[in-house]
Amino acid sequence: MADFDVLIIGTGSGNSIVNHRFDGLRVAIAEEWHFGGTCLNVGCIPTKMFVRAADVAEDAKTAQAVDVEARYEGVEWDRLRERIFGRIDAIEADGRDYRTHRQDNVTVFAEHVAFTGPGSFATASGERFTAERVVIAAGSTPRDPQIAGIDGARIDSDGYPVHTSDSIMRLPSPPRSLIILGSGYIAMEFAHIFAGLGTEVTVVVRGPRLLGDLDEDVSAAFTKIFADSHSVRFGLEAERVEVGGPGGVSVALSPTGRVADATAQSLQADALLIATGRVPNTAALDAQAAGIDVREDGRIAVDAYQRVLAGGEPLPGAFALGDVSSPFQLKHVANHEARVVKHNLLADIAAGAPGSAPVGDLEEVNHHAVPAAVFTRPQVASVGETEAALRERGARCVAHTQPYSSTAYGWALNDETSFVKVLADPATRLILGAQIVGPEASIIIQPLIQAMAFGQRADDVAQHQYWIHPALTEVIENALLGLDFDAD
Ligand SMILES: Cc1cc2nc3c(=O)[nH]c(=O)nc-3n(C[C@H](O)[C@H](O)[C@H](O)COP(=O)(O)OP(=O)(O)OC[C@H]3O[C@@H](n4cnc5c(N)ncnc54)[C@H](O)[C@@H]3O)c2cc1C
Ligand SMILES: NC(=O)c1ccc[n+]([C@@H]2O[C@H](COP(=O)([O-])OP(=O)(O)OC[C@H]3O[C@@H](n4cnc5c(N)ncnc54)[C@H](O)[C@@H]3O)[C@@H](O)[C@H]2O)c1
Repeated sequence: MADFDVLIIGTGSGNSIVNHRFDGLRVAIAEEWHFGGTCLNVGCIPTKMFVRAADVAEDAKTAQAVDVEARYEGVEWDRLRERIFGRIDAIEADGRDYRTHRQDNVTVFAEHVAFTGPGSFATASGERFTAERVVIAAGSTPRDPQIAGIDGARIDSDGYPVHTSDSIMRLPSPPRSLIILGSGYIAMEFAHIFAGLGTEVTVVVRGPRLLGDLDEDVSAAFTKIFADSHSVRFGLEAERVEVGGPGGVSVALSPTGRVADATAQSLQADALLIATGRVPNTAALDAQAAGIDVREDGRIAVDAYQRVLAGGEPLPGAFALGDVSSPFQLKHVANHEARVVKHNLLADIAAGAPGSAPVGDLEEVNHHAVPAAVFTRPQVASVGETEAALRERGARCVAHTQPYSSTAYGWALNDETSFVKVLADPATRLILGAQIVGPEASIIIQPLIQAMAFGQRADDVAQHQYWIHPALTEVIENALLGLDFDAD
C-alpha cells in the first residue's frame, strides 16, 4: 500500500484542492517556499496593493487634467510595505499552521519534493515515500535571461541590486532609480508602481512596442501613451551588467536591430528588475523519472481533463494544474483548473484504481474566453482572440474601436486616449474578442467576458439590457452598437 493516497506538490492553487471531502484520506502536501504560492506572496495580491498606492499618487500628479490643484509629496514606504506584507504574511503563516498542525490526515513536507518514479518521491532531505495519486501544482519561476555580469545565484538575495518580482516589493526602501528589463505584464505593472511612487524608472525593451501580445494597433496605442509619460528605451537589450559601485548597477545596452535608430548606450541605476517572463517549475521535479511528457516550452503535458500525459497517454492517478502546465499564466485560470482537478481526482478516487474513472465522469477544462488585465497606467484588459490571430486562421470578423471620449463619462475623465476594441463574427454576431486601454479596463470588460462565456450576441448584449447612464460602461454599449456586421 502506498504511504499516501494523494500528494499535492505546491500550495498555490493546489492548496485549494484539499477540503472536507478528503477527510478520510491520507494526504501529503509539499511546499518548499511560501505557503499560498506566487499570487498571495509575490504576485497578484501584493502587486495590486502597491498599484493602488501608485494610482493614488498618479491621480494627485495628474489632477490638473480635471482642474484640481493637488500635489504628490511622497510615499510612506515602510508603512505601505508593512500594511501589505503584514496582512499577507499572516495569511501565509495561518495557512501553513492549519495544514501542518490542525489537520490530522495531512502531512506537510516543507521542502522540495521530486519524482523518483511513477508514484514514488524523494524530499530534498532524502526522505522517500509513495503516493497513489499526485497533483502537480508546482507553478513557475522568473526566467533568468543569463546576462553577463549577473550572478544568477545572487538574484533576489539581500544587498544584491538585481531583483525579480520575488524580492523587489520587500526592499527596505524604494530605489531612487530602477532599470526594468522586459515589456510584458510584470515590467509594465512595476514601472507603474515605482514610477508612480517617485522612483526614476527606465524600461528597456527589445522591440518597438510594449505588451506585444495585443493587436498591433492596441499595443501601439498603449506604447505611445505609456512612453509619453515614462522613460522607455526601444530596440535594445542588456549585453552586460556591472554590479557594485555607487550606482548599484550599470547596464550596457546594445541594439537588437528591431528599431532603426536604437544605438548602444549604458544606463546606471540603484537597482535592476528582471521581468523577462516566467518558466514552469518542471525541471526540478525530475518528471522524466516518471516518464511524464514535457512540452517544448517546459510545461507538463496534460489532456483536456488535466490528466498528466506520459508517452501521450494519461499517467494513472496524476493530474497537473496552473503555471506548471497551463497555456495561461493567470491566477483565475489556475483556480479554474484546480476546481477541474479536484472534481476529476475525487471521481478517480471513487472509481477505485488510479486512472480507472470513466471519461464520462470527468470534467473538461474550459479555456474559452480567458480574460486578463494589466494593472498599469493606463490599465489594459483583454479577452478572447486578437484580430491578428483571427485573420491568420481565416476566421470572419468585424472590428470596431470606440473611444472613451465618445461617452459622457469619458468627458468627466477628460480622456482623449482611451478606447475599447471589439471583434465579432458577422455571421453569428457572437463576440470573438475585446481589448481595452483605459481607466477601469479590468472592470468594464466584464460584460464582454460574460457575453462570450454565455454565447450572447453582440447586438443582444448592446440592446436588450439597460446600461447605467452616464457610467463608463456606456463605452462598451457603444462599442457593440458600432459593430458593422455588413463590413466583412
Ligand atoms: C508579479 C506577479 C503578478 C501577477 N499578477 C497577476 C494578476 O494580477 N492576475 C493574475 O491572474 N495572475 C497574476 N500573476 C500570475 C499568477 O500569480 C500565477 O498564474 C498563479 O499564481 C499560478 O498559480 P500556481 O498555483 O500554478 O503556482 P504557484 O502559486 O506559483 O504555486 C506553486 C507552488 O509550488 C511550490 N513548488 C514548486 N515546485 C515544488 C517542488 N518540487 N516541491 C515542493 N514545492 C514546490 C512553489 O514553491 C510554489 O509555492 C502574477 C504573477 C506575478 C509573478
Ligand atoms: N495582471 C496580471 O494578470 C499579471 C501580472 C503579472 C504577471 N502575470 C503573469 O505572469 C506572466 C509572466 O509575466 P512577465 O511580464 O514576466 O512575462 P511576459 O511574457 O508577459 O513578458 C516577458 C517580456 O520579456 C521580454 N523578454 C524575454 N526575454 C528577454 C530578454 N532576454 N531581454 C529582454 N526582454 C526579454 C519579452 O519580449 C516580453 O516582453 C505573464 O505572462 C502573466 O500571465 C499576470
